[in-house]
Amino acid sequence: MKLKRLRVNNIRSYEDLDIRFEDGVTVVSGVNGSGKSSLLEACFTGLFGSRTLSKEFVLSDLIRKGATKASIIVDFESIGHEYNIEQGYRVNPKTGSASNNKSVFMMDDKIMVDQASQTYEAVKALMKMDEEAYKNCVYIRQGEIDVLINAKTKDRQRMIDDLLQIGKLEEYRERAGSARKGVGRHQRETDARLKDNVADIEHIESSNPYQMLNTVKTEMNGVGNEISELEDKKDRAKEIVTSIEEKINKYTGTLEQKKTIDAEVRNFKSKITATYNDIEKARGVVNSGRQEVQKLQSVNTDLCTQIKVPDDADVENYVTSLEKEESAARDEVSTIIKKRELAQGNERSQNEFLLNLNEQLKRTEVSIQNREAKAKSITEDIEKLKKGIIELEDANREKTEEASKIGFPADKLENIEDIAELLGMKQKQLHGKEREKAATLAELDKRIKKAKDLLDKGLCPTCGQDLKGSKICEETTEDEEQRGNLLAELQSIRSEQSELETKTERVRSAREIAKGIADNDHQIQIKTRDITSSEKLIEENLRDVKEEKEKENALKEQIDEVGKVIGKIKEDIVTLKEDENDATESHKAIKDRLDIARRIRMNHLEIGKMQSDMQRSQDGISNGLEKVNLFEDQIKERKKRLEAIEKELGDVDITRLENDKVQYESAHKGIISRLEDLNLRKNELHKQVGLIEGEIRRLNELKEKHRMLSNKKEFLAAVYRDAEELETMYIRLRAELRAKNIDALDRLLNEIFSFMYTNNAYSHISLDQDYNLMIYEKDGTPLEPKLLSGGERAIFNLVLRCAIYRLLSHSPGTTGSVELPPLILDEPTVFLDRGHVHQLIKLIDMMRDIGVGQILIVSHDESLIDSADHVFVVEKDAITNSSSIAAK
Ligand SMILES: Nc1ncnc2c1ncn2[C@@H]1O[C@H](COP(=O)(O)OP(=O)(O)OP(=O)(O)O)[C@@H](O)[C@H]1O
Ligand SMILES: [Zn+2]
Repeated sequence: MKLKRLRVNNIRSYEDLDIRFEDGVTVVSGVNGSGKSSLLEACFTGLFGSRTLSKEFVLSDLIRKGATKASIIVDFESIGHEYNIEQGYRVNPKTGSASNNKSVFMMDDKIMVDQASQTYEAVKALMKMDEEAYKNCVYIRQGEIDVLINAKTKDRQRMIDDLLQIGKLEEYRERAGSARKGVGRHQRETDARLKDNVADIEHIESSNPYQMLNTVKTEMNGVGNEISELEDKKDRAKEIVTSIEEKINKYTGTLEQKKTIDAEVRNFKSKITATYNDIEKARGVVNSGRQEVQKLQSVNTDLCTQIKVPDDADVENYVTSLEKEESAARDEVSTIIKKRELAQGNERSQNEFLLNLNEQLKRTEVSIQNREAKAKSITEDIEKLKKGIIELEDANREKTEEASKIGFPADKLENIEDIAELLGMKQKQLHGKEREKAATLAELDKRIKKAKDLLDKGLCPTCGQDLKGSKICEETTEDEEQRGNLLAELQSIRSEQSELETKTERVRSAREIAKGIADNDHQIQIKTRDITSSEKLIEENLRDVKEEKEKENALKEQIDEVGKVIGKIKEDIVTLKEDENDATESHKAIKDRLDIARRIRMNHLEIGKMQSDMQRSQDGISNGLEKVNLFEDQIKERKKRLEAIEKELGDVDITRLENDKVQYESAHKGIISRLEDLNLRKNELHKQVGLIEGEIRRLNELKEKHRMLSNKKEFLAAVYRDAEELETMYIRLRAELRAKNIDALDRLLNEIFSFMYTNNAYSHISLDQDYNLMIYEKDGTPLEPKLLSGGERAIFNLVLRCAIYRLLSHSPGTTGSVELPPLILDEPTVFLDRGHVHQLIKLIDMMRDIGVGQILIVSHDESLIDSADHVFVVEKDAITNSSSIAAK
C-alpha cells in the first residue's frame, strides 16, 4: 500500500491542507505545536474512522475550533488499484458535538460503500489489519514506545499471531474441534439407542413368541370343534321341549272349554228360576186387577144414580156440557159482583164529596164571623183616632195664646225663623265693633303709659330726646280725650248687646212653641190619613161578607142534592146483593154435579188402564213359559258336549308330560352355559393370537432398526476420526508456524539490535516460544525489557517494530512489501543520543534498501532531514492559528 495524497479541511490546526506523498523517505519537520503530529492523526483517522481516537478524546476535539464542517480525503494505491476514502464531519452548533455524516470508500473512481461501518470493514479487509495492528506495526505514535514492551505475553502472542494471520488457524482448529464434539454427541446418542434396541429384542425373544402362537392356535381348534357339536345338541333339546309344550297347551285348552260349558249350564238353570218368578208376579197382578175393576164399576153405578145419569151414557159429552153450564153460571155471578162493587165505589165517592161540601160550608161560616169581628174593631180604632185629633187641636190653641202673650201673635210666629236669623247677624256685628274699639283702647293705653314713663325721665315721649318745651303735654291730653270718647262708645255698644240678649231669649221660647205646634199638626195629619184608610178597609170587608153569604147558601143546596143521590145508590146495592146470592147458589148446584161427573170419568179411565195392564201381564206369562222350554233345550245340548270332552281328557297323563318338560329344559340350559364359556375362551384365544402376532411384528421392526443403528455407529466413528485428525493437524500447523515465526522474529530482532545498538552492555535479545522477551547482558544475566533506561527502551521499541515490520513483509500470508502501509515514525529521536540518532539514520536507510516503499518520519531533528528524499516544513501562523505545509 502506498499513500498518494492527503487533503484535510478544518482538522485540528489545519484549515486547508493538500499534501502529495512520494516513494522513499519523507521527513516532515517543524517547531513544537506547528501541526506535524496532526498530519499523521488525520491520515490515521482518514483510514480507520473515529475508532482511532484515544480514550480521552471525542470526535469534536478533532475538528478545528469554530468550524461547523470538516473533512479528510486520503488517496492511496494497492496491488494495482487506486483507492480513495472521504470522511465528512458536521458539528451541531447547539450541543457542540460532532458526527461522521459522510464516509465513502471508492475503488478506481467507483463508490464501493458509503457508510462509516462498511468503510471501516473494507479498509480492514484490504490492509489485512485493524487500527490496533496498524498502530503496533506501522504507525508508532508519539510517546507510545512502551506499549509492546510492557504488554503481557498472552497479548503480545495474540498481537503477533494476528499480524501473521496465524490466528486464522486457531479459528479452523476450533471449528474442527466443535465438529468432532458434535459427532461425539451423536455417537453417544446412537450407542444409547442401540443398547435400548438390543434390550427390547432380547426381551421379546425371551418370551418365545413363535412357540406360544402354535400352542394357542391348537387350543383354538379344539374349542371350535366342541362348540359346533354342542350347537347340534342344543337345537335337538329345544325341539323336544317345544313338542311337549304343545301337548300340555292342548290339554289345558280342553280343560278350559269344559269349565266354560259348566258355567253356561249353571247360567241357564238360574235363568229358568228367574223366569218362573216373573210368571208368578204377573199372575198376582192379573188377580188384584180384576178385584179393583169390580170395585170401581160399582162406585160408578152409585155415582150415576146420584146425578140421575144412565149407566151407559156418554160420560165425556156429559162432562163437557156441564162444564159449559158451570162456566156460564160463574160468569153471571162475577157480572153481578162487579156491578155491586161499582155501586159501592160510587157510594164512597159521593160520601167523600158530601164531606168535602160540609167542610167548605164550615170554612165559609167561620170566615164570615171573622170579617164581621174585624170590621167592628176597625170602627173602634177610628173613634179613638178622632178623639186624639180633637185633643191635639185643643193643645195648639193653647200654644198660640202663649206665644201672643210673649209678643209673638200668629202672623209673627209664622216668620219666627227669619226673625231669629236677623237677630243673630246683628249680634255678630255688635261683637265685631266691640272688639275693634277695645283693641284701639288698649293701644291707646299703652301709648299713654310709655309717654308718661319717658316724661318721668325728662325725655320726649315721641323721639326720646331731651324735652325743651311743653308741646308734649298737649299731645298727651289729646290721647286722653280720645280715650274718653272710646270708653263712651264701648259703653253704648255693650248696653245694645244686653238688649239684644233679652230679645234673643224671647225668640228662643217662641221658636220652641212654634215647633210644638208644627209637631201636633203633623200628628193630626197622620191620624186623619189613618182614619181614611180604615174606613176604606171596613167597606171592603162588608163587600166580602156579602159574597161569602151567597156562597154559603149555594153550598147548603148542593149538600141536600148529594144526600138524595146517596140514598138512591144504597137502595141499588141492596137489590144487587139479593141477585148475587141467587146466582151463587145456582152456580154451586151445577158445580157439584160437574164434580161427580168428573169422578165417574176418572174411574172410567182407571178401569181402562188396569185392563190393559192385566192384558200385558197375561202376555208376559205365556212368553215366560216359552223361554223356559228354550233354556231347557240349551242345557240338553251342553250336556252332550261335556260327555265328549270327558272322554277326550281321560287319555292324557299330564304329570308325566310336565316332568319331561322340566328335564329337557334344564339339559338345554346346561348346554347354553357351556357354550357361553367356550365362546369366551375362544375370544380370549383370538386376542392372544393378535397380541403374539403384534409382538412378532415389533421384533422384526426392532431387528431392522438394529441394522440401521449399527451402520450409523460405524459411519460416525469414521467421521469422528477424521475430525480428530483435522484438529490435530491445525494444532500442529499453528505450532509449527509459530515456532518458525518466533525463530525468524528472534533472528531479525538480534540482527537489527546488533545493527542499531552501539554500546557494549548487552549481548543479545531472546524471544521464547511463549513470547517472553528478554535481553541479556554481556555476562549472560537476563533482564526484563521494562528495567531498561528510557533511551534503551526507545531503541528496543524501534528494533522490535522494525523487526515485526520486516517479518510481516516476508511472511507467507502477505504477497510482498508493496502491500504494507508506509512505515511511520513520529519523533523517533526524542530519547536518543547523538550516536544512536546516527544509527537510526542508518536503520532507516537499511529499511529503504531492503524494499520498504515509503517511510514517513515526523521530526524536528535537523539531522534526519539530510537523509530524507523529500522534506516538508510545517508552520503555524500565530495570528490565524492555522497550520500550513511547504515542500523544501
Ligand atoms: N481542535 C483543534 N482546533 C484548533 N487547533 C487545535 C485543535 N487541536 C489541536 N490544535 C492545535 O494544533 C497544534 C498542532 O499540534 P500538533 O500535535 O500537531 O503539534 P506538533 O507539530 O506535533 O508539535 P510537537 O513538536 O510538540 O509534537 C497545537 O498547537 C494545538 O494548539
Ligand atoms: Zn508533536
